[in-house]
Amino acid sequence: MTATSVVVHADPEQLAQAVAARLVVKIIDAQAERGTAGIVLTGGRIAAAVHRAIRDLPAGQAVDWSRVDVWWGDERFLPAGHPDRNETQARAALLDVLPLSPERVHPMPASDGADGDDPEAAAARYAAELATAGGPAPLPRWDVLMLGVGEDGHVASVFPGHPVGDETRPVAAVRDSPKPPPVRVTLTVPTIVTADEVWLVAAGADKAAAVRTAFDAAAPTPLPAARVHGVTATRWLLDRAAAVEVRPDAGS
Ligand SMILES: O=C(O)[C@H](O)[C@@H](O)[C@H](O)[C@H](O)COP(=O)(O)O
Repeated sequence: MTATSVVVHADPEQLAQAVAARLVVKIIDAQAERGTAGIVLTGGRIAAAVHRAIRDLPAGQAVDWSRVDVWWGDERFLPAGHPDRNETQARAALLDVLPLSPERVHPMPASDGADGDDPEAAAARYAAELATAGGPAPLPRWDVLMLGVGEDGHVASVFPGHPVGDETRPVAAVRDSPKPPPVRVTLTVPTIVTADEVWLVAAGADKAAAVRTAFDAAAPTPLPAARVHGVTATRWLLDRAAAVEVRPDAGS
């Protein structure tokens, strides 16, 4: 049974520091238990702040980074190395300075990759990579899957009211994304909810309404942010401005 918790930090910087510390401890615990850890990164401003904070965290030295599997929850479908790709940003802020095993880093395909400018083929390719890494399981084991939250309540590239929300395949192409760029590749809701823990990380007053609506059980159509959860834990990690409309008894 998944438990939902809400932790509120003073500001975006403290939030990023706390998420980084929490993630590093989670990786250390997973490696103590199984020897490896699997994490799923996301894109956006708060993710970038978290990546920088992990890079600068001394406790990161206690992680065996060569035994961490890194995946992405979504990607902006752009050429390899494009500065707006989530992969490019994560590599520049964090991954390039960690002693990771290159074969354990699993970026989503780029628009100039093996399938060319075909996001459906790219989504199918990433789904095949997930299945291969899962071995006997349909998907790899993820200890933590991190998500940002959009002002409209989107997570990864699952946007409210967009057909991607009904997608049952593990990975989907997204066209006409309301957030630029318009073409994206994303893990779908049924895939996201297989992670052991799902962390929704949001900062800023412009996220307050989406966060409030996600906790509103009476909302007519649940936002993507309200539809995702982890197998054992769902953690809302917020700054004060994003949490301003959350009731103190939110969570379970
Ligand atoms: O590719 C992306 O843009 C994301 O993965 C997206 O889901 C992001 O995480 C949210 O939009 C929050 O972004 P901010 O932290 O910048 O608000």
